[in-house]
Amino acid sequence: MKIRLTQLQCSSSSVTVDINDWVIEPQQSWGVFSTEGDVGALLGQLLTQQIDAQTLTYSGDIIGVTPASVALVSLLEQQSLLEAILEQDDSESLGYTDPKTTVFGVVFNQCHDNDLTHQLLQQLDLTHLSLSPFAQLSTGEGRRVMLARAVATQVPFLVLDEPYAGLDVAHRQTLTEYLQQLSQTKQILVVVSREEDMPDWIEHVAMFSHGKLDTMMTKSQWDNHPVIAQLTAQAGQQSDDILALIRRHRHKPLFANPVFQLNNGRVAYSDKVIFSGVNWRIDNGVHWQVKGPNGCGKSTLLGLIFGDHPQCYSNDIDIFGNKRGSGESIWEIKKHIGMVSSALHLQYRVNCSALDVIVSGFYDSIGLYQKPTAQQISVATEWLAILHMGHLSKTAFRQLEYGQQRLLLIARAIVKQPTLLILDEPYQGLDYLGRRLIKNALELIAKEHLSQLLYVSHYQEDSLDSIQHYIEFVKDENQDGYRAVVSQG
Ligand SMILES: Nc1ncnc2c1ncn2[C@@H]1O[C@H](COP(=O)(O)OP(=O)(O)OP(=O)(O)O)[C@@H](O)[C@H]1O
Repeated sequence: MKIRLTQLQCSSSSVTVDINDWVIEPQQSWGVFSTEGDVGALLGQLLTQQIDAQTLTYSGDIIGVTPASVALVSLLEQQSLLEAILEQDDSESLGYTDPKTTVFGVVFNQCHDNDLTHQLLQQLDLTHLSLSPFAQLSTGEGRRVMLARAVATQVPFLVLDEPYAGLDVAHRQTLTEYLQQLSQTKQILVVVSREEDMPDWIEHVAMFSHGKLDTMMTKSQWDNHPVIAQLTAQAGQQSDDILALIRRHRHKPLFANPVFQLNNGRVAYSDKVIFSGVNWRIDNGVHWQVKGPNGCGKSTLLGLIFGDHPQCYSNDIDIFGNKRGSGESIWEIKKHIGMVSSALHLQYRVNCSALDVIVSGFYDSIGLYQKPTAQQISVATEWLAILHMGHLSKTAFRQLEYGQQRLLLIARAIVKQPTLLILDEPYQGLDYLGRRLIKNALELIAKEHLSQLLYVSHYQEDSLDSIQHYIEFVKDENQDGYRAVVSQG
């Protein structure tokens, strides 16, 4: 297919894309990198023509592409599919959500071809999850299903917005090889926010800056481009601003050791054990990184701390000096925890304003139901300014791009300066600058012990110098599921 985007100007309530003239020749695959601004989502909507005139305005020409010839993979698509499936499963059940839509069903629905579905599940390492409900998958598992689902449509053109987000190291490697193979028969547009995610087999790179298609170059020109160094310097300044803001509102709630302790932790569902025999003690001031492959139970473990996992009461847990299940109030515990995760992002479905999302962090609520103090509004406003989102203060959360929503949820978690800051793959959906900014800020928060970090990321480059304690899930050869190994760097 030859695709041409010309004189194109497109705006949602929070992002603009501006393309003078971009020609994608037949058989070409492109990489897209945006220094600042979430262009992937808008490009995806434009190329798939999912244009809602109420939320998107555009002028210019998109030539050579029809909705039937393109499939899109994005974090927003994944979120929307999950919401639709939860709703459908709910409406088909007797008053409680009964997850029925399986991984096989999600992929099969796109092609109605048994053999192709099995082949795709095998290629994306999903065969063992074939009968699992889609709604119960881990982040990385869900991501791979979205890819299988897009390929199942058998369209000639794929738009993959952050296809590597949430994948562990091994699956990132196999995905690169898989996409390279796929690019022999399909055209692919891969949008990445990490320079290391730009696949080697890509020949052309389009670089966007503040939504404008700035430079088109070959992959080898991209490899030597100075933009990454420039961005790194810029992000450093913003992170210092965050630190200054937090330092001003410093407080010090300290609990006796251990802050958290799990003895012989085990989580299992009727058909499988996720992990067992896990012993983990978190002492004051020690930052931890939780490691392990997709599906090993990292989010589950953090859910035991946060208190939103149903099996937190069947486990032997001490938190902030209380035995879990001894009549402690869940709100009393949540008061001392800030949380960012894909699950929370999914739950944050209320439509309050960007400012209110940050303020809601003071109340641990999803949405804002109390009248905030002038001081709280002022701190939240400062956060918006640092995140370059001051102009979006009144914009409804749901109208923002995924990455902007994620930045707000990060600010929401940090704003009250919790004792424990749980960051479960916090960078998903952030552009390059956003990720750098947050990573630097977290490093500073950890260094100054403004909060104690529990951190999950699949990328080596996300490692924080201040984190020297690790709990890593490894496959247990002698029994089902994973066990945990604790180590110090
Ligand atoms: N209700 C459930 N029934 C059965 N299995 C479940 C249920 N909920 C979650 N799981 C499974 O538990 C496993 C652990 O999920 P979890 O989200 O903790 O993994 P993770 O290590 O955080 O993975 P990722 O790196 O992909 O985010 C996954 O294989 C998931 O499919």
